Amino acid sequence: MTTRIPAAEELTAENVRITRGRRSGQPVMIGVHSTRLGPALGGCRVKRYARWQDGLDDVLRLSAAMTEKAALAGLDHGGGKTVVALTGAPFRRDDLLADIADAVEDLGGRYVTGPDIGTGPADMTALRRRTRHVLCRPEADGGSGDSSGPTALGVLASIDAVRENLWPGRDLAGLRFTVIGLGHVGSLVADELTRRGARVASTDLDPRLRRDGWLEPDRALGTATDVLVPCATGGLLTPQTVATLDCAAVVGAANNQLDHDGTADLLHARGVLWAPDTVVSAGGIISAVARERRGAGRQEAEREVRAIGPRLAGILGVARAEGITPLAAARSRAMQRISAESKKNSADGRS
Ligand SMILES: NC(=O)c1ccc[n+]([C@@H]2O[C@H](COP(=O)([O-])OP(=O)(O)OC[C@H]3O[C@@H](n4cnc5c(N)ncnc54)[C@H](O)[C@@H]3O)[C@@H](O)[C@H]2O)c1
Repeated sequence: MTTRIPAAEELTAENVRITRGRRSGQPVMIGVHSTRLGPALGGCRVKRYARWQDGLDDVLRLSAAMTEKAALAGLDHGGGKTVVALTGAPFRRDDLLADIADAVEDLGGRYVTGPDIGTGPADMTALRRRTRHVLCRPEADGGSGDSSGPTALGVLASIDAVRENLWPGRDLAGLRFTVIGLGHVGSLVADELTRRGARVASTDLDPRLRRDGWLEPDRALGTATDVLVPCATGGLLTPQTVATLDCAAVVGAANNQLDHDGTADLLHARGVLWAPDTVVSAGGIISAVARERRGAGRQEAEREVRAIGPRLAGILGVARAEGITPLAAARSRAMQRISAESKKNSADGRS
């Protein structure tokens, strides 16, 4: 089945800035994909690429995905991303962080950053010395702290929605799960699934994370299971890997799981229910926005994260009723919200 999916590229970036850090000499790229619902949110990635243009591709792709994620999560925010495509030249970390902070501050609040691959809580504290447009303050300072707990909570709420969709009325006991990636999020999800009586197998590239139910990384995808839970890196689902899957559903935290939108059609054709990662993995950002931008308490933030479950159930319901893929249903919902709010804002004279 081929469904018409509005392409992510239709939501073109509003602004992309590339500056060479005046202290570090490193290229700092910030993409503000959309501010139609509010300031753009998106983490700061620092890594080496084969070519700096590959870093720019990441800025465009990941900032567009953040627009979708924020819109679907009901946040009054758009999507953005910072990527520093490290050159081989030496630099001081403090200098790089000052350069990133200046680039974020220059955008005057249109973009709010946070941690991503290659940056962590200590880096966010350093950025905060020069700009206030940074999420994920430590809990000790009244912030939302480490995002992996709320992200795992959102994945578990999503798993419940998928369980109810595929096996109504059943609990998790006896269902088989394969968790791929036992890092911050995956280990929490695997522990909770085990606690709730599920049969959990897992894998990681890091053999030190070996635990009961261990699968070797190259065997995990093709091993028979009920639900595959990707919590490692993106790009796991390709035409080649989809052909080897032996599961009823895929629900996980990993960002950008599909190599390409068309892979959602292949999953659908194979009868595998794929829960869009833009919906499933939003717990961290929902919690950070609730606590740090709106001053909500922990319980209120957790309630908002748990709402990912009913939201995903709604999207899966629309997909089933309309005979379209969950990706198509999620993307049209995001675009509808963005265009409805934009119209409202222009009618109110706000943009
Ligand atoms: N941490 C969050 O709050 C958050 C929020 C939204 C999305 N995500 C996404 O969820 C995923 C997991 O995040 P995390 O914070 O747990 O990351 P992490 O770095 O703590 O853990 C990832 C784990 O995956 C393993 N891994 C990498 N490639 C693998 C492979 N091919 N096969 C098996 N294992 C592999 C790594 O060894 C590591 O242990 C990432 O894709 C991340 O972008 C995380």
